[in-house]
Amino acid sequence: MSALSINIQLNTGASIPAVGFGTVCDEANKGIFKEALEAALLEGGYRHIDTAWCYGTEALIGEVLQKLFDSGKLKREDVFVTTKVWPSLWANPLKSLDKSLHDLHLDYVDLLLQHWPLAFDSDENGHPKVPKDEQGHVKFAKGADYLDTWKKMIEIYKTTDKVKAIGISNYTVAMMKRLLEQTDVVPAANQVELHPHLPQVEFVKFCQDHHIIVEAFSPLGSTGAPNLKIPIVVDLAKKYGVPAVDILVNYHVQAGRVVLPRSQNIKRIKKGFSEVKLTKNELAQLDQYGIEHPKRYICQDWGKGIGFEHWG
Ligand SMILES: NC(=O)C1=CN([C@@H]2O[C@H](COP(=O)(O)OP(=O)(O)OC[C@H]3O[C@@H](n4cnc5c(N)ncnc54)[C@H](O)[C@@H]3O)[C@@H](O)[C@H]2O)C=CC1
Ligand SMILES: O=C1O[C@H](CO)[C@@H](O)[C@@H]1O
Repeated sequence: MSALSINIQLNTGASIPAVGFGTVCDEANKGIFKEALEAALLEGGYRHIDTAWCYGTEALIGEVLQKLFDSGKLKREDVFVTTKVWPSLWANPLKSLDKSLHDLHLDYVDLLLQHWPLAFDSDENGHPKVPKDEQGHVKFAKGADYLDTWKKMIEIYKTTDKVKAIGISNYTVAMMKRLLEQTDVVPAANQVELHPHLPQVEFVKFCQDHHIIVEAFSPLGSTGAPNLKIPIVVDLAKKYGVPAVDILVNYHVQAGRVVLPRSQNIKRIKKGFSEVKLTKNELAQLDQYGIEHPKRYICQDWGKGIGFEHWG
């Protein structure tokens, strides 16, 4: 069986495919992005796209979706689409969402995430994406609270048909506690960096206890896929006779989490990922590896010194 056909239930009752297509794309690969996405949807078996206003790929995704909808090869309800509100548009998530919907050629998304629990001091159109002062330090919006964005997202969720679910990304446990105390919608998901170098065991347990689905970004360790070389991953791949990437994917889906690998390599995309029934003991060994060898790959400078106690 393919890991791409596994689904998980969100706290809204909706179903989310456990493997999503990551859509960060280097400028150098933008030329093949549409072909890669089309292959993912038509031949790779992907039914979930993870994107964001800030990735600069939404217009390309929109072109592919429109083409596949028009040709009858794909129906809107067959694909789960997530987008995100970047901190430069923290004050106006509706504007961010409307721009994303326009570019994606959609009238709703399945999941809207607050990309970071941060507010940047940018203009009303969200530019620059990461404002900096003369010393190169990120400029934060004075007096802003990241929960202001979440509250506005709740309003969108309750009063429009533009989002089926709302969630968060890069929130710590402390930030989630604050959100749960002060607002009345439990996020459907929290998307964070998670892999056998960064298992975040207590974070995962908190989300599970509160019915918040954990979505794992950078599962391969981001650019260059360094996690494919983790010794226990290599050993398990040999044991099950599968590529190491299948172990990194199944580390999440077998534990009830969503995983978001990125590739623009059409051969790899078409291959998909096999389902590997890792045992509880093997999942625990993969966690233990990260407890002993912690490593975070996405260390943006805006996280330092502002409460990201989970950052290495
Ligand atoms: N919410 C957030 O703040 C973030 C969300 N994300 C989401 O997660 C997705 C995935 O994370 P990424 O950091 O993009 O990286 P990733 O961990 O998926 O790794 C991508 C790298 O692995 C390589 N790769 C893919 N399959 C391979 C294979 N079978 N063999 C060898 N190399 C392979 C790719 O060429 C690329 O260099 C993003 O595209 C995005 O959708 C990523 C970062 C932050
Ligand atoms: O989602 C995201 O992707 C970029 C690059 O990895 C990162 O800044 C952001 O959180």
